[in-house]
Amino acid sequence: MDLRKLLGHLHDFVQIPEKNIEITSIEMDSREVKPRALFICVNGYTVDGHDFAQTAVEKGAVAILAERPLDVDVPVILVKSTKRAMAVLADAFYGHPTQKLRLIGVTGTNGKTTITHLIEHMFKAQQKKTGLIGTIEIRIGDQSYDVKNTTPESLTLQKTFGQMVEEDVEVAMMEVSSHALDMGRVHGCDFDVAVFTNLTQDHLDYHETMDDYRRAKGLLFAQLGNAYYSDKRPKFAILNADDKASEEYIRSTAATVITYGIDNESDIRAKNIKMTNGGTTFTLVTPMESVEVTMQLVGKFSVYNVLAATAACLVSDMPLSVIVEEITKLQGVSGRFELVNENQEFTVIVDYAHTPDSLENVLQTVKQFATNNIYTIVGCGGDRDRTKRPIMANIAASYSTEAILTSDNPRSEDPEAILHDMEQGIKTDNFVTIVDRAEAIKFAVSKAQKDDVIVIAGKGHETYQIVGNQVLDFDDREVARKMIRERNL
Ligand SMILES: CC(=O)N[C@H]1[C@@H](OP(=O)(O)OP(=O)(O)OC[C@H]2O[C@@H](n3ccc(=O)[nH]c3=O)[C@H](O)[C@@H]2O)O[C@H](CO)[C@@H](O)[C@@H]1O[C@H](C)C(=O)N[C@@H](C)C(=O)N[C@H](CCC(=O)O)C(=O)O
Ligand SMILES: Nc1ncnc2c1ncn2[C@@H]1O[C@H](COP(=O)(O)OP(=O)(O)OP(=O)(O)O)[C@@H](O)[C@H]1O
Ligand SMILES: N[C@H](CCC[C@H](N)C(=O)O)C(=O)O
Ligand SMILES: [Mg+2]
Repeated sequence: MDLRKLLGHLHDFVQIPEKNIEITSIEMDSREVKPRALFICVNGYTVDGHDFAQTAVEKGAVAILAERPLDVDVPVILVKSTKRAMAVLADAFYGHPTQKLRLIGVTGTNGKTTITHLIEHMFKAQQKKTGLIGTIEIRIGDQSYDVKNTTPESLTLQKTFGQMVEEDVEVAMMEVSSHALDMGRVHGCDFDVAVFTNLTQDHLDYHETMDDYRRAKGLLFAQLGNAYYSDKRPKFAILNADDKASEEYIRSTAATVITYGIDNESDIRAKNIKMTNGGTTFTLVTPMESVEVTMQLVGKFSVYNVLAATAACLVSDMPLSVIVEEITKLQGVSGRFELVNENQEFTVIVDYAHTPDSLENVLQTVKQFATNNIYTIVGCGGDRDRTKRPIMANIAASYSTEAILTSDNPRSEDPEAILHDMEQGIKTDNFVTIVDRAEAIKFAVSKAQKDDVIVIAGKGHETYQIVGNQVLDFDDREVARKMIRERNL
């Protein structure tokens, strides 16, 4: 591609090179640079990409996009923000892929992975080719790819959308993290539908205040229907009427607003929610009609997730009757309220609750059906929001017979210090601290009696434990199975 033509997409006061420079790829990592690449220098959190410009040139980069002048033998194009420019250039380089498929973005503190998977299920059931980007994986049709971030940076993102378009994906759903919105990773994405789940405490290490965090999530709705995107397809903002932040997002979006909720008036609403042995039933009230719904998923939070997914499908022209039929078939998502079954007499639930609100939701749900003791194994991530530690520990102890505090990806922090932070939140003595997560699981399994429930929270689908710089194999489900089998011997 002609670099001069590509730079034209920046609509910026950019110095365009005098002669054509043919580029065949764009890279932000010098280690990935191939001949004829455009190398983009990004000043990161650990290193500054500008320091790798010379290496990139040695590996064949024919031009550099940077924020400051550099002494290299290829043209250096200067922009104010390379991250912002990268999003625009990536979108153009891969042929504006998000304008060629239906794109549904989901943001909010909890429920993003679950909702994107529920929507994927609905469209797949209609024989539509789908694409999915999120915490667990990237999936194109049935092919899955590993991910490093919930929302990848713009280059990977647009490349992935490009591949989706090539593979005839019709509908793509993606999780949009607040980090991604704040860092402009999704700046080049033309969303058709944006869904808001909820806003509760998390990531205060990054966003510093809840106001900042709320504003970052709001960028998705402000971006929706923005004139930057050329197509005239109708845009929809799907907002949770029971979450106060929605009031702000309603004001900031140019899209059509559809609300969903349980407690407050909303377009799509669930009434008469009842937990049953096999799941949940409720009346789904829509502006068109009301229908009785039966599903296998449990908990009020699951009803919210199903309402959000239903709204996203309805505005994508899926008939309500089809949606309701599929809700009945919905299975849980990997590591979300996932049961570990080795024919033991007690229940073991592995769940990805790693925020105060999600932990409380899960334990409230467990409390509704538990007839005996509840043991909750929980930890808090290192190098992450410290203020949630005592709160989560307190929630675990409040809802459980005994809370077992343990490690969850301590990363660069001292695991004992994280656990000490957690302990400060508990005013009772119904807890133990066991640093080693496998030992913590073993402890709960050895204690559990008939009809007890063990909740193993925080890691869900994760198959690792990050200690220092090491990524060690660890899967709560595998470990729980092993401990149950050993106990049975
Ligand atoms: C704080 C943060 O978001 N960091 C992201 C950032 O890493 P970084 O700023 O440390 O990058 P860096 O290592 O300093 O490198 C700077 C630049 O130099 C380049 N470089 C580096 C080395 C080299 O030899 N050559 C070279 O060119 C790099 O490619 C990069 O362009 O850019 C990386 C590449 O895109 C991301 O993977 C990384 O996410 C890290 C892993 C992370 O943990 N991010 C979290 C906070 C995050 O984004 N989380 C949200 C989800 C949260 C949730 O849903 O709960 C997410 O969307 O994943
Ligand atoms: N609507 C919801 N409200 C509150 N808690 C929820 C909701 N949906 C799921 N949860 C809880 O949050 C946990 C994480 O759910 P999920 O993975 O869908 O969220 P996420 O937003 O994708 O999280 P992440 O930010 O880590 O990607 C679940 O295991 C469950 O405990
Ligand atoms: N996306 C979240 C996941 C947290 C999962 C938990 N297991 C932890 O490591 O804290 C984060 O990176 O903050
Ligand atoms: Mg997720």
